[in-house]
Amino acid sequence: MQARLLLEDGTLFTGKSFGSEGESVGEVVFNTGITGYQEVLSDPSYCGQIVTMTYPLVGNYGVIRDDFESVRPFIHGFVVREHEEVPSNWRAQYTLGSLLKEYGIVGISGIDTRMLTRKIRHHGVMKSLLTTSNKSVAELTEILRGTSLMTDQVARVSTKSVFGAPGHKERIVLVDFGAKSGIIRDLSKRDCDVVVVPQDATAEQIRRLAPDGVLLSNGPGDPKDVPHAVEMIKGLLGDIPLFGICLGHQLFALACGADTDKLKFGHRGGNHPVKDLASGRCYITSQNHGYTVKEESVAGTDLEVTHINNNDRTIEGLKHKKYPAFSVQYHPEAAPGPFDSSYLFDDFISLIRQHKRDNPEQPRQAQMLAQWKASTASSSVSKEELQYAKK
Ligand SMILES: NC(=O)CC[C@H](N)C(=O)O
Repeated sequence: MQARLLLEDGTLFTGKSFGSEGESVGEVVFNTGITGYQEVLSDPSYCGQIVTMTYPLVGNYGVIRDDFESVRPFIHGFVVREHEEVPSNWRAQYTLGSLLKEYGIVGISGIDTRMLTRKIRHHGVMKSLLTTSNKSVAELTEILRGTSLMTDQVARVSTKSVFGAPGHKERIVLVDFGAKSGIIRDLSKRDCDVVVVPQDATAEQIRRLAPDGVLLSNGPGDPKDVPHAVEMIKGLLGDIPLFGICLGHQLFALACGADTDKLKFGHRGGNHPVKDLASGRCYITSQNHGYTVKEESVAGTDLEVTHINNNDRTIEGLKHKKYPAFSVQYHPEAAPGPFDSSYLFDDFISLIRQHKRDNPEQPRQAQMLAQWKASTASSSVSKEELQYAKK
């Protein structure tokens, strides 16, 4: 069956369908990873986007459920040069094509992905339409023009209810803006007591869970589409240690008074060089983002730039000068790798322990009761109860 990809600039690619039948509109972006297509497909940060892989052979090691980065893919379309229908891998459970069919994702193969990538690099990311229909180009153009890109992706991909991944050590509230499973894996590996909350959780609700630290996850779309999260971060900043990853980093920057902007074609791949300004060391990082924190907007805030991208010098890491809070634009959980930056989870735990040593008078129960008292207009928490909790 034929599939076609129509770009906003009028370019039409005709290839072969290898996924679901159907039609979808999304922002076309490219990822430069040689491997890792399963992690790309299942990364919720791609919600609303049609992704093309620059590496020409995709699907050759099949699909393995264990490698997913979320319970289901949220991607809006997949574009490859060559789709391998017969995977060679003892772990493979099914083919890439069957995965796309299962989740209603349109896939196109057999097009010149080098030309497509060059167009995106030249023009910037574009709205586009991927279809298996036989409609005329005029009709498709009409549909593409008449469809707006979505702005509510975070609400679509985030969990709707609170759930836990229990552990015995630090309690980390993970705010799920579209979190990759790798973040939970990395926290659980360190025996953290993880509580995952929906994207619209308020500072008040998060405090009630008595977190030792709050992790702001990655997620799709423009950080300015989630203003309530910026308010939530402002409400926690200062007394609960924070760690922001990707969208979480951008939201942290907005909460501290900096600004964000859209990059022309973003950073998506597994080999982005990031320089740690303190040590001068370069880390190879996994990335997937289209927005960035504006360098000039950091001046005048209490933020300090800790990392920059060695390709285009954009900001890759920030830390607060006064409060226990830091963030990175890249992915320390890094599924499918490289794992250079997983030490950042250890840094977060060290920051939490340091914060506890600096604030010994705040046992968790006392914090909770004080918070509860402050939040309830007709508080029933007596002085005696607070005293009791402090013991
Ligand atoms: N992976 C992410 O969290 C991406 C952040 C944001 N959606 C961006 O594109 O910049």
